[in-house]
Amino acid sequence: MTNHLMSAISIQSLHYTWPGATEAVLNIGRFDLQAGETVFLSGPSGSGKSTLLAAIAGVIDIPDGTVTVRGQDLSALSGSARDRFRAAHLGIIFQVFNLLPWLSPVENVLLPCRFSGIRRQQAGPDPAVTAAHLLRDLGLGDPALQNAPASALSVGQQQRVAAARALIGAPGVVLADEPTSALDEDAKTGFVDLLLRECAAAGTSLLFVSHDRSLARHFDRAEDLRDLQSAGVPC
Ligand SMILES: Nc1ncnc2c1ncn2[C@@H]1O[C@H](COP(=O)(O)OP(=O)(O)OP(=O)(O)O)[C@@H](O)[C@H]1O
Repeated sequence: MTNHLMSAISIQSLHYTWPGATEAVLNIGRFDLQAGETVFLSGPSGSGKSTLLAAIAGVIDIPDGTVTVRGQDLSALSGSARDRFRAAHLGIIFQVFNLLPWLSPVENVLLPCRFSGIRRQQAGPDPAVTAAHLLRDLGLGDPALQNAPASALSVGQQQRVAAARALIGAPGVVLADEPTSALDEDAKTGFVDLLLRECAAAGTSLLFVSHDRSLARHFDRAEDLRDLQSAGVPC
């Protein structure tokens, strides 16, 4: 698969209701993220942004609708095949960064290469060197920082490690869920610039969720989840 031959994410008629809930949280007629495209997605708290990312990542089952990532319908895969597909093709940056605190930044960045042969292969002849370069490009070039336990890093530094981990081995699609929420204004813009630069370098598509609409101008396209929701669609 190459990054340029297919859409990165394609969603059609996606309706999702959390178990036990009375109303659907997602009613999306159509959403596409093209290969290499960067999209900023906003929407009020509770509108379903994280749920949408969970549906795209195949973390929740979608009984109604189609979600494909790089041409693959995740619901057609068994649990273990879905895990392998996710590791190979998706980089995910969470609201809380989920670094393994006892591992160094370089070791954290290398985790996707441990879970996916494709990511390892795409990370170059020596993935540890690629990890160190990615960290340097994201402003963490100091070898002492790169090899300290991740728990010793500031929040902003951990965020950059999480970004490097999502990007290593050019996964095709990066999903980012409020990755700047703990940063101040300058650090936010700096982080977004670095992330976009690295995505462009790898040809990676980016779906970036944030409340902070001031960041929208950095992206190819901005969407509000409310506008993607089709009114009156039965759930
Ligand atoms: N694991 C879950 N089980 C049941 N309901 C959930 C679960 N996760 C989210 N929800 C519900 O789905 C709705 C959308 O939540 P979601 O986290 O997707 O919104 P969001 O737009 O990402 O919000 P925020 O901006 O506050 O992070 C909320 O009503 C929430 O209570």
